[in-house]
Amino acid sequence: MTEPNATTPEIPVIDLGAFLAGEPGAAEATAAKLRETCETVGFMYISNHGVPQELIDRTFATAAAFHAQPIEKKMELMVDKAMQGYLPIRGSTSRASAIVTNPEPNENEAFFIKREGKDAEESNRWPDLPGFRESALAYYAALETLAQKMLPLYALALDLPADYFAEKCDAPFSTLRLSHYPPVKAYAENQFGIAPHTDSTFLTLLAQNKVQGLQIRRQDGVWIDAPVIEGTFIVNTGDILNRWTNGRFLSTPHRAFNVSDQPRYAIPYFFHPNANTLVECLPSCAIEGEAPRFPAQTTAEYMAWFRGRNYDHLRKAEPAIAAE
Ligand SMILES: O=C(O)CCC(=O)C(=O)O
Ligand SMILES: [Fe+2]
Repeated sequence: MTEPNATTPEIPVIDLGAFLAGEPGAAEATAAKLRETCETVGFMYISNHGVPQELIDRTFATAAAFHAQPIEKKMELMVDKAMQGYLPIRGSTSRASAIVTNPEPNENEAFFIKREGKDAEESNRWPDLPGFRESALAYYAALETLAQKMLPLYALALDLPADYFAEKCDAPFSTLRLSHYPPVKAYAENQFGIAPHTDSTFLTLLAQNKVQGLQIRRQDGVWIDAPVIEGTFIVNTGDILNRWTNGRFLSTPHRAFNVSDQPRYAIPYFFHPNANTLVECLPSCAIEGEAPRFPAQTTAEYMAWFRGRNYDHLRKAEPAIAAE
């Protein structure tokens, strides 16, 4: 990949240790770094996040165990209308974020898990694998907690009271995706492990992968590698926060490949506000004399649009989809 230049910052690493420990002044100092990153890069690494490595490793193993099943078993759990379940390889095309005109279907297969229990949209579908459900839900819960702990940083970064997002995101409409990218020696034109896209989220938490393959598009249009930094998560702002902030916090396009000789797994956690939370231009992001850039919509309304754009063909049996 092209070397980064001095005009755009690289992907910064933000240490959450002091903030999570509640050290005085740490929230404000960390929020200032986060603001800078969200306004210029849209991606960051977080270290000292408090999620045990053992839980992360177990979730990667869970993803591998799911995808190692025979295809017939996986097809029994074909995604439902709430986008829960199995999405086969080349079953998706990233259409929602018009970045490439005609991407080929994505060279990955995925299993989607959503909110369980109260406030769930539909019941999750589970494979018949010992420990799978417990393991996936433990990871889902840990990342929900981490995302919620980070919310005051976003609020402070936007000059809002620290608890501004808390009750808007206390029953988050989030998704865990367990993806498998088989190795592809030579990708054809417009073919990707996952085509360039932005995430629909408030924020996405991506555990570090053993097999590198993620790239992000800098503001100057140059694609750069997001190198593996062990022990960190990659965090990116998605479209919902981009809309909420009237475009101020970037939702940066990214894509992934697997040119290694081994399977690549990714376990992104897509954090959304509550289904009924109204996402409308934040007071601190309005531009005087100008209408908000995006219509006010609830998370559920926005997601219905997003899914229709990316996944509708599933119901119509056309070829092709996206990320959450
Ligand atoms: O595989 C990766 O590293 C990133 C995956 C991704 O961007 C997504 O699933 O939305
Ligand atoms: Fe993504």
